[in-house]
Amino acid sequence: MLVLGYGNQTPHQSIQKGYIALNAIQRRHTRVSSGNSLSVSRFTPPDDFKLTVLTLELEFVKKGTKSEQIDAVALSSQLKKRFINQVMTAGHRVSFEYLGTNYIFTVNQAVRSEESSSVERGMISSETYFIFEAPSGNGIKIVNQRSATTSNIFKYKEFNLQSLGVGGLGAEFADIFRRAFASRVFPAHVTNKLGIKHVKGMLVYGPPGTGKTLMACQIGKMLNGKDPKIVNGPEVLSKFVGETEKNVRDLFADAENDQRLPGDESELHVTIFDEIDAICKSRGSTRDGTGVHDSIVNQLLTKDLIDEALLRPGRLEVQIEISLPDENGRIQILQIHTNKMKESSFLAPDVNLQALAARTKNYSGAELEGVVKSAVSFALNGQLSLDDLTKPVDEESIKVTMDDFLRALHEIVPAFGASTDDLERCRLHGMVDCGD
Ligand SMILES: Nc1ncnc2c1ncn2[C@@H]1O[C@H](COP(=O)(O)OP(=O)(O)OP(=O)(O)O)[C@@H](O)[C@H]1O
Repeated sequence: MLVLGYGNQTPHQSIQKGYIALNAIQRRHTRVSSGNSLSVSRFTPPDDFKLTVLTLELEFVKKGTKSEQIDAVALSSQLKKRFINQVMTAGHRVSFEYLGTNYIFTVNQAVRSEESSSVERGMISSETYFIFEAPSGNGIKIVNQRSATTSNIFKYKEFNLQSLGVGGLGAEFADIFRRAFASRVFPAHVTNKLGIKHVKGMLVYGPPGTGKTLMACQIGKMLNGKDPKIVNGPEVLSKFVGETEKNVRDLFADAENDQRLPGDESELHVTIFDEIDAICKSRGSTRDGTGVHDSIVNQLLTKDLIDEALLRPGRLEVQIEISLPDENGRIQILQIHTNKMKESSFLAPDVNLQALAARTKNYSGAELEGVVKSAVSFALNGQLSLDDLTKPVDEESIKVTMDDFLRALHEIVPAFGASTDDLERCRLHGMVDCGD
């Protein structure tokens, strides 16, 4: 039997020579019982045996109603001190004490480097990054996880899309984050060991007015680094031969200079191309000149319009589709665009955003914004007298009502598909049962 770095290596006075003491968790993990005979050999760690990332799931030893908040930074440093040079394997369970409470951690992931063997096993070193997980409902809340692992890619710890004015795109953002930014959360020495190359280009596509540009700009603003460059595709187009390519190359010149001088330490450069289909339909337009630290977020209706060569790894390798918002998304978008009038009491209490969301199937974010604007125009118009436009307006009495919104729904209709309203009209007498 091979015992991999279990427990404390100093012999305890009550353990006789030739005996090994294992606690209950260790016995369970090694599948031995008290009194079993074991043969033990010394384990010499091979080169490159240090763990890069160790993901641990935490639980209380005594399960109950207790709840604790655990600071990931503080726990990482304590576990590092306590278990430095210890070998951890996926599935390994270890008990430990932290601030007077007994916990067990289970190793969910033990990552060395990309080249290492498929066995998830390695030694904790001073450079190992700990990621803590706690299943919901087990009473353990992990805080400060980001500080324990990040290289401060985002300006703020919390990232709430809705408070940035983007509604209904939480799932898409989670996808974008996982595929383009998660690797950047770790410091360069960790990603180098994992053999990861950061994603440099991303294509965001989908129907018009769904918030592609809005989300790209908001993400760009939240990232630490240079201010994002926002470029409109047609703006860089030139009728002169070679001039469009030069315009695109010029956009990346700063990023390339940075990559040449500070290298991996250079700041993140973000370039957002709006309406990129204008310049990428033909081969070769942006083929070269993309610096390592560039992120390109582009958007267009369908990715079929784009030159296939640009969708290969290293170019616009991540492609995210943004579709029309679902009902929950529509509620969020309507909330965003009515927030100000609600705060200043211009929104009548009878306005039911949930009901409006249910009636606006197939509306894009931009169209929902249009509905709000149209409702406001009905409300304001009600206050004006066309006979005398100089008559003072009573600010207090301005109220945007549900009726204004319902009128707006007739004025703003979705470009794609039909709204629920139209469908309702088609089934005036309800569903007709036509049998199986
Ligand atoms: N998901 C959303 N949440 C909040 N507002 C939205 C959303 N989608 C669109 N809007 C509103 O519509 C405006 C236009 O949307 P935006 O330009 O981001 O859409 P797009 O998908 O980039 O469209 P296009 O493909 O036509 O360029 C935004 O500035 C915003 O006011």
